[in-house]
Amino acid sequence: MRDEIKEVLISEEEIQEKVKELGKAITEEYDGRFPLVVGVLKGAMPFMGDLTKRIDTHLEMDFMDVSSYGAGMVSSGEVKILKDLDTSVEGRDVLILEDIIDSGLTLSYLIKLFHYRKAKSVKVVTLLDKPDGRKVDLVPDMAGFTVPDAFVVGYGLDYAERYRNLPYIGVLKPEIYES
Ligand SMILES: O=P(O)(O)OC[C@H]1O[C@H](OP(=O)(O)OP(=O)(O)O)[C@H](O)[C@@H]1O
Ligand code: HPA
Ligand SMILES: [Mg+2]
Repeated sequence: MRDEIKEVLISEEEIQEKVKELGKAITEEYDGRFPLVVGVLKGAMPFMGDLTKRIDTHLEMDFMDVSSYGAGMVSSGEVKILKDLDTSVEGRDVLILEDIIDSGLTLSYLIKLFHYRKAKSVKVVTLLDKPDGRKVDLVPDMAGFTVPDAFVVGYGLDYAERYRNLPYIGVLKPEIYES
């Protein structure tokens, strides 16, 4: 798999160091509040697994499966709910975990939905922020790294469902998606 990657943008060590920092900041902010931590499937899965182990306060985990990219590299603009939460967000401090914010369409949809469902607060933590991809105004409450306007894979991020299991973030060689 490694020979399909043009460049490693963020190493496994850098990710793990950042995850520790984010976990500490989240612990300070939510200590004693029992937040509902919502992972956005499938991309947020590795980040959520690592990050929640670094949050030292009680929390509840739930998952939402939404998709707007399908097998492609461009957002369709239409966010589809494939699996909804099991938990009610009413009156809860909701903390959404994402692998990446690109166009911002997925998250702006979820934030509106959780406010509509009467969450007490809604905040967003993303591992990667790609501000040059934005189609809607959206600034995460916490972000691990800013990435350039390239299609990135690894640590949850896929191209046509592959590469999610890479432990680092990389850029694919163009021949992989041009073939
Ligand atoms: O800011 P946006 O342009 O909306 O892009 C970000 C979203 O796109 C990806 O999910 P995708 O819809 O590909 O589903 P996946 O997590 O199952 O890969 C990614 O995991 C984010 O959820
Ligand atoms: N890579 C993988 N999935 C994505 C990206 C990306 O750069 N942006 C939005 N979903
Ligand atoms: Mg995807």
